[in-house]
This record gives sequence, C-alpha cells and structure tokens, in this order.
Amino acid sequence: MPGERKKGARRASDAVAREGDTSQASERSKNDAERSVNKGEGGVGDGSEETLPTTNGHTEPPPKTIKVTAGEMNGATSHHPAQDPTPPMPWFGMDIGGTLTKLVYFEPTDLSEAEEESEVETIKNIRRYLKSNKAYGETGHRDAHLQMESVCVGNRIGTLHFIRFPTSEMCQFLELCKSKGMASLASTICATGGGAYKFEEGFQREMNLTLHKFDELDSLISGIEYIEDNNMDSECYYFLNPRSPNLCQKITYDFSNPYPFLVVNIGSGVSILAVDGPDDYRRVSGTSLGGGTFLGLCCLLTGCNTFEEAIELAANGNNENIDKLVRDIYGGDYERFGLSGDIVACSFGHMNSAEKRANVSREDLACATLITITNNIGSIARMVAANEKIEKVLFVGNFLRVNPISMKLLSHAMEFWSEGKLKAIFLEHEGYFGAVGCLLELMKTGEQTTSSSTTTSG
Ligand SMILES: Nc1ncnc2c1ncn2[C@@H]1O[C@H](COP(=O)(O)OP(=O)(O)O)[C@@H](O)[C@H]1O
Ligand SMILES: CC(C)(COP(=O)(O)O)[C@@H](O)C(=O)NCCC(=O)O
Repeated sequence: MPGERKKGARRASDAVAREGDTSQASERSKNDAERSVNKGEGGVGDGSEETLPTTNGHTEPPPKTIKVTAGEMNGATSHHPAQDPTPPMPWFGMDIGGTLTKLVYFEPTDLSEAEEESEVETIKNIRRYLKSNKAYGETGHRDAHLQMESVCVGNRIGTLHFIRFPTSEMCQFLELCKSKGMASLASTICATGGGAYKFEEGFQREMNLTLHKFDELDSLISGIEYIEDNNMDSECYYFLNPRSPNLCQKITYDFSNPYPFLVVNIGSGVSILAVDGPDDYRRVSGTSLGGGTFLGLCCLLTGCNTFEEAIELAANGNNENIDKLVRDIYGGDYERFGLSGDIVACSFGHMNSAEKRANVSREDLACATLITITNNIGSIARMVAANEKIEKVLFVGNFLRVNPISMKLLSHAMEFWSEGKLKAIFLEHEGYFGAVGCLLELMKTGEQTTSSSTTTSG
C-alpha cells in the first residue's frame, strides 16, 4: 500500500538469531577480552548511590515492559563474526540540546557467560550505577517509566534506559563520567544536537574522547521510526474530546500507515519537518518561540525556577485575567467570521492596564505564557500542514513533558481550525528520539567509529 511502512521491517532487518548462536557469543567475548586487555580498567563507581526523589516530587509509574522475543524477530539472518560491527561497550546515544541533554543507554541482556566474565569492571560498574539509580547528582534523572526491554539494536538484544540532565550542567556530567572511569575506556561517544559541536573540545580535553557527531534532525527522524516500530502498541496517541475535562480520553493511535506526516519538534526552539517516506524528509519551517521561550518568560514573570514549577503554576492559573478574548473586544462572538467570543484575540492584551496588572497572579501569568506559546506553535503547524497538504501532525520534544495543557490545546486547535482534517499525534518518548537515532548510528557504524576522526553525517 503506498505510504505504508511495514511493521517490524526495521527490526527484522537488524535482527540476528540469538538462540544457540554460540559462535557469535564466543567471538564477542574474545573481542571484549581483547578490549579489556587493551584498555585496562579505570576508576570505578560502587553503584551504591541512593535513589533521590524527582524534582517535582511525583512518583514515577512502574517501568513499562515492552517484550520482543527472539522468535518474534522474523527475518533473522545468519551472523558472520568477522564482520561483527558491534562497537565496544558501553553503548550510549547522546543528544545535547539547547536546554536538556538526553542520554540513551543500551544495556545488552544477551551477554554470554564468557562475555560476562571478560567484561571489564568499569563497564560493569557503569551499568550497575545507571541501573540502580533514578537520580544522578543534583540534576540528572532516569525516566524509568519509559524504559524499553528486550529490544533489538544493531544485532544485540537489551534494555533501553532514558536519562536526562540540563545541558548547563555539562561540566559536572564530564566530572561524573571521569569519576566512573569513562575516560579510560576509549569507547565511542556518538552525539547529536548543537552541543555535540559546542562541547566537542570539552569532551576531548576532559575525557580524551572524540565525539562522533550526527545531524540532530536525521537522528530525530530515525529515532521516531525506530521507537514507533518497537513500541507500536502504545507509542503514539491522541486525545479524544480534548476540551472536555469529563470526556477527554487518551487513545492509542495506529501509526502503521504513517507517510506523509509532519513532525513539530518543540525543544528550546521549534523545528518543523515534512516526512514523505523512510529517510525522506525536509525541514520546512521553524520558530524561535519554543519551549525555551515559555520557560524563560515564565521564570522572568513569575520568579519560578524550574519547568515543573512553571507547569504547576500554569495548571492553577486563568489566562483570561491576562489575555484579551474576542468577547472582551466584541462583547460576544465575531459572528461574521465564526470567531467565538471565548477565543484569545490578543495574548497578554489586558496587561497594558495598570488596574488589570495589579490583579494578576503568578499562576495567571504562567498560564497565559503557556497558552501564548502553545497557540503560536499550533498556528504555525497548521499553516505548514495546509501548505504541505499533510494531515498527520506529530508533536514531540520535551516541552510536552508533564504538559497535558499544551497537548490538549494543540489537539483542539489542530482539529477545530482544520474542520476535523488535521490530527495532532503525540509520542510517549517525547524528547528522546534524537538520542535514540544517535545510538542506532553508533550500533550501525561500530568499530569504524572508534578511530579518532570525527564523522559528521546529514
Ligand atoms: N526538567 C526540565 N528542565 C528544563 N526544561 C524542561 C524540563 N522538562 C521539560 N522542559 C521543556 O523542554 C524544553 C527542552 O526540550 P528538548 O526537547 O529537550 O529541547 P533541547 O534539545 O533544545 O534541549 C525546555 O525548553 C522546556 O520547555
Ligand atoms: C536551532 C534548533 C534546530 C536547535 O534545536 P533545539 O536545541 O532547540 O531542539 C532549533 O532551536 C530551531 O529550529 N529553532 C528555530 C529557528 C527558526 O527556524 O526560527
């Protein structure tokens, strides 16, 4: 069928039969043993760090288990050890964004006994440290509820762990990596996002590591396609009746016939991509009024310090004390052009009045800021979708993290203004796709990327 992506096609082509593949396991353990001899063992963490509460105080839901058995991976191919492209462990994909750094760690669960025995202590300790904690230092977090188990990456089976920390803490992150012995491993670090360029020198200087850089939008698209393929029953969703507190429902969206679709990546800024087919996309638009603008303005206007605090304030505010609605101007609807009196006519329009300003709360200011930024992104997305004649609009990026207000607003705006033609679709792994795409590149390119030269694709 035109535009249809075969479910599991990517997984099948990547997969290698695992069961009873002893020649592969022994070849891998030989390679690892050689690496451990070559690289020596660095300083180690003891993995005993305490789990700290998350900053917003919310309890994380239990890890979601997404199982894929080796038998389910149809299309398995026979393995040729001599061509095994698997890079040395540990396996990370990193997306160093304008606000947050996203780290995806792939933990192999198919290690042979020999492999486990030959594994260097440093790698074991890094794995233990990452798995036994949900918080790292003051500001690093593992999103345990997003964890994906028994997935196939490259030719290995394992668990994907999702970790984030503020990019402004990069120096502390490098220190932590050093203290865990990463510098002695000489492993490959694949990175994407603007920070892959900005911090390249720091990685070299502090850790003696050469970053292998990949384009952030290439990584984003391949990450979306991979995660959707491997979490097809629950990755994509939309909201039914987004405006009704009682009737609103989150519903799984069947994305098996995806093309063409639009991706609106709401990070610090916003990039909009039209995806016409596998590996076939264009960046068609963008705006500098994004998630970073919301957070920056909110901190300025309310004195809040974190994204979670800003969202919490917004959830308890009323934008009508700040924004001028159509009814504030018309006394009711603007009937001729079907504009309901409830629609925002002018964001922050009341704030030229000293009297109104005296009566607004921090909550109202946060709420109006969130709505202003969200509506603007929604308008641009709608215009781009109409221009490109695309009906499915995927909204991703960490701006949507713990942010149902924006998701529901976008859902309503897409549907209402397009008279039901456009669909706003959301993804569970929101801001992690670039890092996943980067990990896929690492596992693809393997040994070739362990040289000291820098590779830039895209
Ligand atoms: N814990 C957080 N700290 C800072 N910003 C956050 C946090 N969680 C969500 N956000 C929002 O996500 C945006 C960053 O999204 P992200 O997709 O990671 O973009 P980038 O790659 O530019 O860092 C921020 O501007 C903010 O609006
Ligand atoms: C420059 C960026 C690609 C960086 O990505 P980010 O870290 O914001 O996710 C993005 O911020 C962007 O597309 N900004 C909008 C630029 C514009 O089209 O006006």
